[in-house]
Amino acid sequence: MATRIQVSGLDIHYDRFLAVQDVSMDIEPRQVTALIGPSGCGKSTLLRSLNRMHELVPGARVSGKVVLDGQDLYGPDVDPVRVRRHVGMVFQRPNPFPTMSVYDNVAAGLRLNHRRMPRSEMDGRVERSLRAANLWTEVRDRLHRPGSGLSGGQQQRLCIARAIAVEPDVLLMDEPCSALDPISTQAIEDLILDLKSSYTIVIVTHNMQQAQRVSDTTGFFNLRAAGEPGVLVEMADTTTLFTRPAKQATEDYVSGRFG
Ligand SMILES: Nc1ncnc2c1ncn2[C@@H]1O[C@H](COP(=O)(O)OP(=O)(O)OP(=O)(O)O)[C@@H](O)[C@H]1O
Repeated sequence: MATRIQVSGLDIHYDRFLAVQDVSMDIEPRQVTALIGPSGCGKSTLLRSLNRMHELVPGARVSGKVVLDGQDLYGPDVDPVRVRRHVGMVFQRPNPFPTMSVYDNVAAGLRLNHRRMPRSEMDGRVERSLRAANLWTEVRDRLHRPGSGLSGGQQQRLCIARAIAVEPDVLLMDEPCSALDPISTQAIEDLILDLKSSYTIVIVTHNMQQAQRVSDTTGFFNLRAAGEPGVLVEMADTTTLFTRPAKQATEDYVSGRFG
């Protein structure tokens, strides 16, 4: 089930360094939301705060609120491991577990969450996830060979299959195509458009054409000034943000005048 995310007054620190300041934004279900902006403005940091992944960095901390369908992710009784089951993540470089087979890569999260799942059900879930990731026909005859033997684009779709196997509500993607060739990029973009009917998708991308191809809404982030924190400058539906932005800084960035 796709979920609405409401971010309010979010500050993110790495030790004393304030990386992201006072971000408030609503992320709608069954839509793709793109986060764009120059290097270092905090897009990945913000993305990782949406499933508490940034907590894996010592000294990283958040204040403010991230609410998923009414539940504050940073509430006192919230288990970050459970959060990460509901909010899956796909990274810049495809990172299948290198020694595991294609099948086991997809089954890994399921095994953690459902220790006693019967084999036939596991087979069904693995197949469904691979089909949903548009990978099944390419790997059905090599399910028990290492995932690391697939091409880069196939590995990235395998990582997406692994992320969706545990049936998350939200998929976070951090520059998922930046290590891929144009054909594999297109396959991932097509997949994102297929998946958005079932998930809330947030994608960080440096590629402004990609943001325009895949996203419904775009948020433009920028540094408040050199050496200062990243802030959300403007968020709007993607067509508006790219053609009639409200802020001059957005206009300058999307027209290629800086960044
Ligand atoms: N693990 C970390 N420890 C300390 N500072 C960090 C860490 N990760 C990121 N930062 C700092 O936080 C700021 C935001 O970084 P972040 O990677 O979120 O930006 P970004 O917009 O995603 O950049 P890029 O587009 O280059 O990936 C930067 O100043 C960066 O140096």
